[in-house]
Amino acid sequence: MTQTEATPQPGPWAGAATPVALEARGLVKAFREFRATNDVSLRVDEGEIHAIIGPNGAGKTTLFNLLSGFLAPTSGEVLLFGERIHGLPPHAIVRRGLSRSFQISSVFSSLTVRENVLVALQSATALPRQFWVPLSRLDKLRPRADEILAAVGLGGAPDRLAADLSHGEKRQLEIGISLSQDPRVLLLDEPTSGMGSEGIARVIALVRQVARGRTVVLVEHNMSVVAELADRITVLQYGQVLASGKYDEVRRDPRVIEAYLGEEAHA
Ligand SMILES: Nc1ncnc2c1ncn2[C@@H]1O[C@H](COP(=O)(O)OP(=O)(O)OP(=O)(O)O)[C@@H](O)[C@H]1O
Repeated sequence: MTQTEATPQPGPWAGAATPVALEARGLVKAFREFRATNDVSLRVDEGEIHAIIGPNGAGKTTLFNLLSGFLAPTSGEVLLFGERIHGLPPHAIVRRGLSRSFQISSVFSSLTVRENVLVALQSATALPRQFWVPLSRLDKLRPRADEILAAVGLGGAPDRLAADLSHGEKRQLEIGISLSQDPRVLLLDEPTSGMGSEGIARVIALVRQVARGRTVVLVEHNMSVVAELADRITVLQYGQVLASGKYDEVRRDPRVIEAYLGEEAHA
């Protein structure tokens, strides 16, 4: 059966008061004998900020790749607002409203800050064969690009070369690039990685701002960032969900304390 056939069965969370934005059901991703995710189920409600945490190698990146179409699951399902999206290519998933920023930079260094957003806006609206158009023809998208740059705190730097941005500014630009798709669901892969406390505070404020009116899922190692931002968290370990719920509930879960949070949870 193809994924377009038959309406997905209601999940165990059907009837919940808040609509479910993103749902994973029994996701398995096997690399030969090894299961990087092993029966992962996850529910992200519309409008929530949901953090995925777990030790190195727990399967967080693999899960993000499955949710965003960069990997096809060995088995299991991914639903975006109730529609199956697993098996679709990433660009088709973007068009359905889920966009992702990467841990590794997706910024074009040789373009200016504004040009980076213009290219992203163009690719969000054009047919694939129209992707490579002269930058001069993107002028009509400029007001929207400048709005996005203002939203991510780069309104004062549209003409700077992306190569000259600081690490933190590049992360801001990446979030801006993801916003150019105007996603209903935004996946952020370690948005604070490699940042000092000032950069982290800026990203926390930025994530809060971009989360208004949309759903955000982030992979994050920094537990104080998770505590500040996340409505709910899912803890992965060895490719499986160890716990899921509100931050305060999960941090008190003895299995989580033992597996991951350690002494921090006793603080
Ligand atoms: N393409 C692949 N082929 C084989 N094994 C893989 C592949 N991708 C990931 N793995 C393995 O799957 C497991 C989960 O990896 P993954 O990168 O998803 O973990 P993670 O939680 O994101 O880790 P980190 O916090 O270090 O980024 C790891 O043991 C990894 O080595």
